[in-house]
Amino acid sequence: MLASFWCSVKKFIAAVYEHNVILPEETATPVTKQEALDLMNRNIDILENAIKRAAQKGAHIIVTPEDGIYGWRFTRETINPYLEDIPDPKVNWIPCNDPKRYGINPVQTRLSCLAKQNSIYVVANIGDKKYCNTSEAGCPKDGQYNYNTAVVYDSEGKLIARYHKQHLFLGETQFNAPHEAEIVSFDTPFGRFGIFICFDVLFHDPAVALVVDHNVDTILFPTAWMNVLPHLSAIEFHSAWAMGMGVNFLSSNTHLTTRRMTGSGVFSPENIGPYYYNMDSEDGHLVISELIAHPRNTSTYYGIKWNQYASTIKKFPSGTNVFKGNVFFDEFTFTELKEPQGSYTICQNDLCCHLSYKKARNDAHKIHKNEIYVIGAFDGLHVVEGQYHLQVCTLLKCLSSDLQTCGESVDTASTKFESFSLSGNFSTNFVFPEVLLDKVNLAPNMFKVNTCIMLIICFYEVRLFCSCDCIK
Ligand SMILES: NC(=O)CCCC[C@@H]1SC[C@@H]2NC(=O)N[C@@H]21
Repeated sequence: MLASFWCSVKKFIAAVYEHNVILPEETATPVTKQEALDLMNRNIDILENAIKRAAQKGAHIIVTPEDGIYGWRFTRETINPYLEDIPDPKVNWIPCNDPKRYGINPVQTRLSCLAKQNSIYVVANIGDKKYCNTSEAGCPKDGQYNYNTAVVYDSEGKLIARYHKQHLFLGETQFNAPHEAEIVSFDTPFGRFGIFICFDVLFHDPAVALVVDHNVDTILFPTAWMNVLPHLSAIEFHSAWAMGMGVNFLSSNTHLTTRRMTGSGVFSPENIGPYYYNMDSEDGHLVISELIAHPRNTSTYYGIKWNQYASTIKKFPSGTNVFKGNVFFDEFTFTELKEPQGSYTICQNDLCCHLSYKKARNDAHKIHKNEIYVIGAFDGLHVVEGQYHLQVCTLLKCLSSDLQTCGESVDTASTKFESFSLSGNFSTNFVFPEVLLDKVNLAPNMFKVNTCIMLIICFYEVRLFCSCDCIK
C-alpha cells in the first residue's frame, strides 16, 4: 500500500459585525447608571443577534466595533456611568459563572454569557475605569483613569484579553491613554491573536510590534473609522495592512454614513475580503469567512528590503510638468500621465516612486479623455489629527480635468489600465499596498506585491489608483 502524505492546513471561521450604533443623547450632565445600562443593552441586543447568527454559521470568533456598545459624544463626566472596572485577565474569571466576584459588572457578565452560551470567542469594546491617587504622577484630576478598552471572552465565557487603546483619536477626551503601549496577545487552537483599536493601526506600537516581535497570526480590530479617500478608506487601508504585514485582519467598523463610517472585513494576506462597504443605507451587516490559522507560514512582505531593491531599478525621466497638490493635508509632488502608456519617476525628499503603465486601448484613445491621472510622491510628517511619518507612492485620478483638484477625494473612475506597476524606495519594511477601483471597490486577485522583483503589479482594469503607503 502506498503511504499517502496529506499536509492539512489548519483553518477557522471568523466573523465581524458592522454595527449601526444606537447613540446616547448629547448631554452635559451624566445620565444615571440605569439609563446608561439601558442604552448599552439596546446595542448588545443587536450584537447578540449577530453573535447568534455567526455561531450558527460555525464561526469560532466574532469581532464587534469600537464604540459599538456605548457610542460617542461624551465628556469625562458623562462617560462615567457607562464604565465598569475590568480586571486583568490573569485572574481567570468567567463573569457569566461568577458575576459578583468583582462588584457589579452587568455588561461584562452579559458579554461573557453570550460567548459561553453560543460557544464562540466574542470581542467587544467597552469602557474600563481604574481609580488612582491624585497625588500620584499622571493620575487625572478626577482620580480615575478612563480607558477605551477591547475585551475578549473565550468560548467558555472566560475573560482572556483586555487591551487599553494607546492612540486616542481627536475628540476622545473622555479617555486616557496608558503610559506605555500594551502588547496584548493570546493563543487559541486556531492561532495566536493580537488586538488593538482603530487609530492605533497607523503607529508602530503596539500594531507592528505584535506581528514582528510577538508573532501573532490574526489581528482583532474594533474600529470607528471615518473614511478618507484616496488612501485612508477603511477596507482599503485595513486590507492593505493584512497584506503588507502577512497576517489575518478582522476589522469591525461602526456604520454611520453621515460620518463616512462603513467598511468592515475579514482580510487575509492572500485574499482580499469578503468585506462590507455600504454608503447607501444605514444597515448593519455580518461578514463571515474561513481563514488559515497560521498565514505567516505562507506569506510575509515586511522582510522585503524596498530601499535596496529600488536602488537597482531603472529610473525613468521625471515629467517636465511637476507640480504640488494636497492629499488629505499632505503636500504631494505630482506629474501627469500624458500618454496612453509610459514610465515615470517622481521624487520627494528621500522617496522616489517609479511607474510603468499601459491604458487599455479604447480607453486611452477614445472614451475617457477628460479623466486625468497623476503619479504622486509624499515623504514627510503628517500633522493633522495626530502626527505620523508617511511615505506614499500613488497613481490616482484627479477630481476634474483641473490639475489643482489632484489629490481631492474621488470615488468613481472609468479609465481602464491594461497593466501598471508601481514601486518606491521606501525607507521602512512596512509597506501597505492599496488598490481601489471605481465606486470604492477592492481589487481581489487583480494585483500582487511581487516579492521577487518587489513591485506592485496591477493586472487589469484598475480604474482608480494603486498606491503604496508606509509608516516609518
Ligand atoms: N476612532 C479612531 O480612533 C480613529 C478614526 C481613524 C480615522 C482615519 S485615520 C485618519 C483619518 N482621518 C479621518 O477622519 N479618518 C481617517
